[in-house]
Amino acid sequence: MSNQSKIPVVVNGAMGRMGCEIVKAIAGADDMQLVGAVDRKLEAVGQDIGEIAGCGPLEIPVTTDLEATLVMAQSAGNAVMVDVTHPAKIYEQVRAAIAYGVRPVVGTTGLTSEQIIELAEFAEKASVGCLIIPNFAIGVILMQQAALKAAEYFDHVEIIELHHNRKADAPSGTAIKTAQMLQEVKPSFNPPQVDETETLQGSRGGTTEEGINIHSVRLPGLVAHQEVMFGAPGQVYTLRHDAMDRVCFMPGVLLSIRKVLPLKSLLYGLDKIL
Ligand SMILES: NC(=O)C1=CN([C@@H]2O[C@H](COP(=O)(O)OP(=O)(O)OC[C@H]3O[C@@H](n4cnc5c(N)ncnc54)[C@H](OP(=O)(O)O)[C@@H]3O)[C@@H](O)[C@H]2O)C=CC1
Ligand SMILES: O=C(O)C1=N[C@H](C(=O)O)C[C@H](O)C1
Repeated sequence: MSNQSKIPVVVNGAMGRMGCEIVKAIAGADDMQLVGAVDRKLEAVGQDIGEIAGCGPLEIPVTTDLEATLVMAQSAGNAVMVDVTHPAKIYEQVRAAIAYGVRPVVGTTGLTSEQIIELAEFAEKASVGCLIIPNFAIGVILMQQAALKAAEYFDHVEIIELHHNRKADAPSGTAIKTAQMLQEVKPSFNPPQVDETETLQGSRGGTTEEGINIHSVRLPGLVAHQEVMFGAPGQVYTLRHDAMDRVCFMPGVLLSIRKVLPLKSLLYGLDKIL
């Protein structure tokens, strides 16, 4: 495939754990061309992102200037920005990409429901496709589908998510999305059985609007894991997904880059494009 017909992709957060994996995945995809590598590390500016990611030189220097990179990508036409940065700046970064007509694929978690609604309105007005994907792993989508089925039969459910201790946000975007999906099957879960007292504040986890408790574990050694536990008299049904390596997210990242191109609005969740 000639370089001109490849999908131009910018990676924002290119030097991070996910960013490096994504740079390697794009370098190995015949129909994609990495055109920009943005990160906030000043000391890395000008260094070849391919060398940093460990896939050999790609002749794409790291920059901290997202806006200039978006302008350059816009001029390439049909461009995509994959964002894997930090919750603090994600809303502004996605808005900027949409404003420049560069389609965002957002792996970064931590956007609020209100921010997602606002971004959806902005993308719709601009007629620019945008994907917000809290989890790119197919196994997680299958776990969510199984949870939706179980929710038809169980009224009691709790979510336990376990991650490495460098994770900035809690609970995970995946846990929030799972709770939101469950609520579509049943408006409320976990009818109270007794008056509960927390002698240690937070022991019962955080409770979503749907009444689903989410417990967040952070430990070195973990990557990304989630359990959805359903309970009924005499039985517990547990669904579990373990991401052992970030390579598991890459097929979903590449699929999202391809699927965002023809879209004219925002979709939330990998299940929407499978
Ligand atoms: N959707 C999915 O399937 C997955 C999503 N994630 C999400 O992706 C995000 C990144 O995770 P991970 O790679 O582990 O995190 P890392 O901290 O390893 O990587 C983030 C990178 O982005 C840089 N960065 C932070 N803020 C900015 C900014 N405003 N502009 C440019 N670069 C920035 C960081 O620099 P510095 O180190 O200096 O802070 C770092 O290099 C998280 O929100 C995480 O939840 C993670 C895995 C899977
Ligand atoms: O920070 C991570 O690592 C991950 N974040 C995402 C989330 O918050 O759900 C996806 C995955 O769990 C890994």
